[in-house]
Amino acid sequence: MSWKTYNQRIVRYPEFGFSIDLSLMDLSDSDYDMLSPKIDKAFADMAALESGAIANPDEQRMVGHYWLRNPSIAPTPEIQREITEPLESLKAFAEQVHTGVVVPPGGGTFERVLLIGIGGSALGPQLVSEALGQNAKLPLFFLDNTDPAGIDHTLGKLASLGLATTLVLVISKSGGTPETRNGMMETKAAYDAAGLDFGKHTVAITGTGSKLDQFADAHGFIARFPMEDWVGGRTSVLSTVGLVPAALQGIQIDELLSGAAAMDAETRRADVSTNASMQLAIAWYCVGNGKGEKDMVVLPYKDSLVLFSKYLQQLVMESLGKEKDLDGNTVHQGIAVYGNKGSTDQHAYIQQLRDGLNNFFATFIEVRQGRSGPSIEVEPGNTSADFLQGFLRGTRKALYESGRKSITISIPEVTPFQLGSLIALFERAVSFYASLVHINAYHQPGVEAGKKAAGVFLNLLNQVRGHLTADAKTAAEMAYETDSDPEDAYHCLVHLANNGEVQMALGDKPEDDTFQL
Ligand SMILES: O=P(O)(O)OC[C@H]1O[C@](O)(CO)[C@@H](O)[C@@H]1O
Repeated sequence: MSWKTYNQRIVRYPEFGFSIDLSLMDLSDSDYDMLSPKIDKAFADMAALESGAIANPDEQRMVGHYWLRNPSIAPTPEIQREITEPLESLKAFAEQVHTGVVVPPGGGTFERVLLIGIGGSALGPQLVSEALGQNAKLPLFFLDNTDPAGIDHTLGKLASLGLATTLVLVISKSGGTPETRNGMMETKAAYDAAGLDFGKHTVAITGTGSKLDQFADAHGFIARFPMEDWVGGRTSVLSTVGLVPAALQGIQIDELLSGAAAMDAETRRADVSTNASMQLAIAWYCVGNGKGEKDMVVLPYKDSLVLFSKYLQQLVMESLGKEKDLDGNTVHQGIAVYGNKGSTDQHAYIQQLRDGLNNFFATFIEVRQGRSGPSIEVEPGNTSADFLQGFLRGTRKALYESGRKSITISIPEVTPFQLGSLIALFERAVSFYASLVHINAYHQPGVEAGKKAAGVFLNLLNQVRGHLTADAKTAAEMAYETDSDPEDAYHCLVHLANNGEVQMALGDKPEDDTFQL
């Protein structure tokens, strides 16, 4: 660690109190020289993307999340309107809910919000809510899975608080994601059972004409907000997806947008030395040899940012985890992301980071202000904030002393503006890195494989159901009858047994187990 390197490798944006310290990444001038042609191309690619190029060639789509916070740079007046009009109407809608103009049909006012979505249609709102929703006008609840027990738990909580005064937001860009559809159908069933009109409690955020859009129309939803195809799920937090729930919570959404716009402005400049997002992308490239050889451990030292690592996990891994490069070569790119929060994680896995496998680099997020009010001394002379800072600085140093690299990002406090700026910082770093390693960051072909396989399982499950009899059968017999693989048939049978649809008798091995009605 050296004072000179620290001064060399820090990028600061004093106007909003941001800094990023890359001094512990051990980057050399020759790293920057070596990458210079790729860096120039990455700046050019970003400029093209922002001016409306088809930056997602597989899906033949523009990539427009940077326009959301600065509609004036959107490539056409029509796209500008696709940003500004929903923004105005979602603000008006939130205001109407807060002031009792939009109310539940049974009387009273909406007191809370249930958000149903998954992936980018939940993670951004969850991050924003955890970071900024402490004093929300309407608290937010989530269904982000098809786990029946989880659904029951959340709907049970809402039933005791009052389904009649709960506003439901169903969010799905495609409008066809099964987990979200299931959460919506389970929620609708709960409203039906309570004698409540589901549609009159519900808002959809989805692509125009999608299955969800049609369902919302048919069931008379209170409102529908569009999601455009030039916004990807994992970069949708500053679109209607993140802004509707944020506005309903009473979070200052203009500040979120301004923070992102401010970071965009700083990191739009094609000057490596002052571009924090490009510096991040270069650091990721160098530490992982351009192949993602090191995992990214994200450690915000602030409870309210605990979901930032989870949010970044989707942003980085769904964007960068790709089999092919843009020329069709097999590259198996990606950067693994995990983390939780400091100093809590020091008592969990930091032992391994310090002494075990050196297969990662850390990204510390420092929030300079501990709390806004006065602090007590928890021991003579020191406050809790002193300890938090001490643990951050100490861990960073201890890791570096054992050859572990790290980046430290500092913000003054967790405000809508600062959160917006952090989101933009990483979104742009992902775009730059994707260009450096020559991949499409904006599609997700791998996710489709799992979805298809799940569909195959569900088909077989229904076939197996149709072949259940009072006579005991083994998995091999069921496989023969359904023309399927015995292991696949076995897992269907075990699932049905565990959910009370068939009786299972255990044998010595799975092949000896029998199943009967
Ligand atoms: O908003 P949708 O279309 O329901 O998709 C949810 C998530 O599913 C994915 O398409 C694949 O996991 C993500 O990219 C997306 O954020």
